[in-house]
Amino acid sequence: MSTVPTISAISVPFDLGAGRRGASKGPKTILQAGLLRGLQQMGITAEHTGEIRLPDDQAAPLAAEVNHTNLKYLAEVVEVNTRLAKEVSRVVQQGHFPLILGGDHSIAIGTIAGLSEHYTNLGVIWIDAHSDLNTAETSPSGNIHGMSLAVSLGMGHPLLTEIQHKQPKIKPENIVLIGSRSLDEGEKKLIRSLGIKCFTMYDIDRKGMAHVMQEAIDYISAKTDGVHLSYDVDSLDPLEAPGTGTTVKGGLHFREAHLAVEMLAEAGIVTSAEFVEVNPLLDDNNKTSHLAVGLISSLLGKQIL
Ligand SMILES: NC(=[NH2+])NCCC[C@H](N)C(=O)O
Ligand SMILES: [Mn+2]
Ligand SMILES: [Mn+2]
Repeated sequence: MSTVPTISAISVPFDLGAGRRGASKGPKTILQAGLLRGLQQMGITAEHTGEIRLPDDQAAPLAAEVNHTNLKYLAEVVEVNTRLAKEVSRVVQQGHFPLILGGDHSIAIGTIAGLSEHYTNLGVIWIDAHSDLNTAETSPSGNIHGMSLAVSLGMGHPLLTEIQHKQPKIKPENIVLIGSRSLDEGEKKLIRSLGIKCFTMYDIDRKGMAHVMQEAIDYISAKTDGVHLSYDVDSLDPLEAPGTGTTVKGGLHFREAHLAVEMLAEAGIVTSAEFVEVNPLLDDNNKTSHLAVGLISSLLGKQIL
C-alpha cells in the first residue's frame, strides 16, 4: 500500500517548556494507543528509537527558582533540544522518516535544528492554535513552548538559537501557519513584518479546509527541498482534543484535521513530522492520544477506502 520510508519514532517526554505539567506523558500514551501496530498494519515499517530526556542528575529545579525569568527552565530546554537535534539528524542521515512524539512544543527547536542540517530550504507547516513566535521580550508567560518557531528563525536567546549550529534553521518565506486563533501582539507584528504565510481560523471558515490546504501545499512545495509538519494538537477544537495544556475554543473539527493530513499524504511532500502537546493528565480517556494516532496514520497514507 505504501511508498512511505521506514518510520523512526522518537519519544520526547518533556514538558518544562509548557506552563502545566503532563505533556511529558504524551509519548507513552500515544504509543499505548497503538501507533506502531497501526502503522505496521498499513504495511509501513516503523520502529521506536527510544526516549530523549534530561540526564538524571539534571532534575528540574523547583518552579520557584525559574519563574522569575522570562525563559523558564532555559537550561533544561537547551539540554533536551540539543540531544533531540542530534537524534533527528542521525535518523535523517539513515534515510528514515523522523516522527517525533512530544512533549511540549518547545521540542520543535531541537527537531528543526536537527533537520536543518540536511536541507537548504526546509519548509515548515505549523498547525497550531498559536504561532509560537514569541521571544523573551514579547512572551506573556515566559514559557518557551510559545517561542519555538521564533527560535528556529534565529530569534531569541543564543543558547536556544545556536543549538546544533549558529545559523537560523528556517526562512520566514518557507513557513505556513494553519489554524491560528490566539496570537500575541508581538507575534502579530512579526507575522506581518516577515510576511509569514498564515491561514487563521477565519481563512479556514471562509475558504474551507480543502482550499486552504491546497494553497498551503502549492505555496510551500514550490520552493522547499523538504517539509516538516509540526502539529500541535491544540489546533483542534477542545471538544475533540481536551487533553492539551493551552486549549483555545473555535478550533479545527475532527474532519478538517483529518482532511488536512490526508491532503498532505496525497501531495507526498512531508519528510518529517512531530505531534506535540498531548497531555494525558488533562485528557478524557486518552481521547487526544487516540486522535493523534489517527492523524499520524492519515498523514502516512491511511485512507477510508
Ligand atoms: N505550544 C503552545 N501550546 N504554545 C502556547 C503559547 C501561548 C502563548 N502565546 C505564550 O507565549 O505563552
Ligand atoms: Mn504550539
Ligand atoms: Mn498551541
